[in-house]
Amino acid sequence: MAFFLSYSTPIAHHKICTVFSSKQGSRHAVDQFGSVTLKAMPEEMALIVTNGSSNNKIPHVLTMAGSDSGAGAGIQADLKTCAARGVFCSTVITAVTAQNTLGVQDVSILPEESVAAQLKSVLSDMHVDVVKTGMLPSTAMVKILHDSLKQFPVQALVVDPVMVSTSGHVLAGSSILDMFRQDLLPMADIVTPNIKEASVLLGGVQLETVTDMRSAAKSLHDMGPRNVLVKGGDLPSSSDAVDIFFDGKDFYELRSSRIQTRNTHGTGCTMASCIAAELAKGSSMLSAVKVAKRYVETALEYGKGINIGNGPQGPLDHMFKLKRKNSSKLRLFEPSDLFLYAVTDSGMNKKWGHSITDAVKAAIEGGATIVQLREKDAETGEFLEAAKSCLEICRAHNTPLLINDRVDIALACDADGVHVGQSDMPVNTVRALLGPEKIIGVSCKTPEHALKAWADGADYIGSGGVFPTNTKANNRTIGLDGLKTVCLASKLPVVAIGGINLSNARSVMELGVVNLKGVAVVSALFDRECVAVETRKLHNLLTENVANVGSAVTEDV
Ligand SMILES: Nc1ncnc2c1ncn2[C@@H]1O[C@H](COP(=O)(O)OP(=O)(O)O)[C@@H](O)[C@H]1O
Ligand SMILES: Cc1ncc(COP(=O)(O)O)c(N)n1
Ligand SMILES: [Mg+2]
Repeated sequence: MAFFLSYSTPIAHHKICTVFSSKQGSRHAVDQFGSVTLKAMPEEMALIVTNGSSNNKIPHVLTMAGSDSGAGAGIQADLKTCAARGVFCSTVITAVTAQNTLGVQDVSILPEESVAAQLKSVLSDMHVDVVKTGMLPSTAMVKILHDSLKQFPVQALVVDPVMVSTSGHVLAGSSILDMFRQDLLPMADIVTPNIKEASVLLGGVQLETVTDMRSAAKSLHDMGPRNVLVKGGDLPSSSDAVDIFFDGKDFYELRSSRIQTRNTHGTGCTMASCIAAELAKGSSMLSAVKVAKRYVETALEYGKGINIGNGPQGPLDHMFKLKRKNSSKLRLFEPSDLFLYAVTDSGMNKKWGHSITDAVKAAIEGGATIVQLREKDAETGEFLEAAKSCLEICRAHNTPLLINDRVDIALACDADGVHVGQSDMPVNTVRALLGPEKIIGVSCKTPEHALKAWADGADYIGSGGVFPTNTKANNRTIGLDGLKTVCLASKLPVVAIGGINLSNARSVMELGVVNLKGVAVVSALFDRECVAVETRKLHNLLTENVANVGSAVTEDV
């Protein structure tokens, strides 16, 4: 699989304003010295370069779609999604639909000249990064889009081939099918059909299983788009929400638990505009799709309680971040949390006569930025009580508290997340149990572990043992080289672990790899008489070496 990224490229130092691709797959960049061709540059890197150097320019998505009066799908969903993702969104309206939670009552298609004029106004003036299409109700509109993009090329085109609303109303007639196949799909960087749309585009093949979805993704890819996402929200046989992503080489099965809600109107539009928004910010295609899936899942989760209309289908909650602000409890993950990661040990606390709460309090006082309770021998009841007390301390200091291994304890006390090892509960199961917003970390020794952790929905990885340690029996030491290899392969932020102390922490941070965000420590903090003093010393040492701590491109939902 060829999706490892390297961020060190000489051209990254240029002030590159635009990176776009030609049909032949070569990439062009326009920087302050003029235009250069980046033939050897992989897609992911080109997109990251755009992100890393776009100065004060706000990422910009243009959506060309239909208006939904019920505001769950179409233009309204796109505007809300982009706003929620921090991306500017301009709009080209192709049709005005009268819709509510009962279905579609009316469709007025806008005159072609109006659509052409809207496209020209925005594309000629406003520096669009990514175009996303939804409802394209006439062949003329596909042609207008085709011609406009020739005149004003953009970085990527996301095509959501909207044909039938979830309520069953036809939003693009069969006359448009050939135009979709011949003109629209070959232009697309990604096409995102749902099951019904994939079936129609392929001439009516039955899609009933995940295996069918894979074959459909492959056949659609043969029609010319660079990437295909077949969405399985409506897959009848699956209790999970499964999507298939195909990039022409590898298949990825993106799975999440199915949220039980009536409010699913607009999931497809939301997914496509979130992909477009992430691409505009500089994400690679696969990362954009993964972030979008988690965003839709979270918007569905928050939207469960929305009670609008009398029909079978209501809208999701696109702006859930506004609610989060009012929720004092939820502590979302930030990669910088990994800077000084304190992992408790009951044996050490006993040895020094520290209660677990005193030890946690002292570590936070000394500058620990995240705490993990690792109580391998504790009784469940005792562990839960300790976790509740530690959580109070951590919440008071806005420091996340994770539980090692015990998903049940984390659920019972509403901790901020869980850290699991390779032989603990699988990450995708933990994610299904904890929901989209809790923090999940995984111990990884190899690049394969790291990529799996990312694919399964973890937020960070812990990698080690970097140095020999007594804290964990039979733990293979991977050394600084092993750590570096994992960091370079990881798409998630990394915390180094294993035998790290005041005398060797500098050598870890000096690796200078972007994904390495900090060190996790047990003995050097807790096998000491004064935990606060030792933590402070290590914190100071890390702060002095902070220039070496990378700022990785990570997923944020
Ligand atoms: N009930 C659900 N729970 C979780 N994810 C869902 C649910 N329904 C749809 N999704 C997800 O929403 C996205 C949009 O898919 P889908 O609903 O199939 O598209 P469309 O809205 O175009 O019909 C996909 O990632 C799908 O897996
Ligand atoms: C204007 C417009 N565009 C797209 C959809 C698809 O909606 P869904 O995501 O529910 O399939 C819709 N119902 N209305
Ligand atoms: Mg749907």
